[in-house]
Amino acid sequence: MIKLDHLTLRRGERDILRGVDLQVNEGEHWVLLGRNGCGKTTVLEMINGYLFPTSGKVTVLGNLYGTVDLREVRKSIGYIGPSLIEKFTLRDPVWEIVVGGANGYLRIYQEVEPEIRERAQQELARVGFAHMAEQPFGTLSQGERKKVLLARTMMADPQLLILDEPCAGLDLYERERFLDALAGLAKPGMSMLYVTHHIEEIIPVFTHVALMAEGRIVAAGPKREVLTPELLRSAYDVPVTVDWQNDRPWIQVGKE
Ligand SMILES: Nc1ncnc2c1ncn2[C@@H]1O[C@H](COP(=O)(O)OP(=O)(O)OP(=O)(O)O)[C@@H](O)[C@H]1O
Repeated sequence: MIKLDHLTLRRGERDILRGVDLQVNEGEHWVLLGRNGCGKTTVLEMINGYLFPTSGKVTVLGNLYGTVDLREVRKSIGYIGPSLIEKFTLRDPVWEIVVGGANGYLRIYQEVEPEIRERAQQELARVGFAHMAEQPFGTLSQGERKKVLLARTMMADPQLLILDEPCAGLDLYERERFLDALAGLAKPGMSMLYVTHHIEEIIPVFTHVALMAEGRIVAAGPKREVLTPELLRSAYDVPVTVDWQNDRPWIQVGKE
């Protein structure tokens, strides 16, 4: 699904990425963790093809970047990033926001085919929002808006779903509802790559974790092999214990 070969990125005097290697195979869902500024968003931008490495190779869904039309590759990538919500018109009804996901449009100006409208309704139902189709987007809570964006992203039937801190700013209830919705969208042939600062967001659907520090991936593999007190301490420089409950990790700080 994704293969990153020794990516580096140099900006001025600074090495932002210092040789990032990562391989995401079909059937795997990954979480990317690491301290502020370690390079997570930079890696996502390279996978989206918005940023090019100084050296190294990016291959996504079998396409080696630099040799392919990135607009075509992007049709198979769903992306939910921190500034996406701001791009929509708050008075537009929820169903229009979802319909736009079929072609990546931010607003709908023409007649919508009944099949597309029906599909949008189904995607809204999958996140539990069938009843909200007519409501203006701006009247929804932050968590509800994010679930609408999930439904929108699924309209394009992405093979790769990339989420950059989607639960930032959500309260406990909204976060759990969002994560439930996300778990319900996972399907064979689709992989997710999820960036977060909160280890408890690593719900059972996620299979693998990559830990970044200072522009490098310092550990990557099945989640239970990576989410160890030793590796987390080395990446975050904070002593922690990890408690697994129902296949979900919970962190306590300050205990060796
Ligand atoms: N155009 C640029 N010029 C110089 N430095 C940059 C540029 N873009 C990003 N950086 C730096 O690269 C580093 C990595 O940024 P990035 O946004 O990838 O980190 P991150 O791990 O996603 O951080 P956070 O968790 O805080 O979102 C940061 O220190 C940032 O200041």
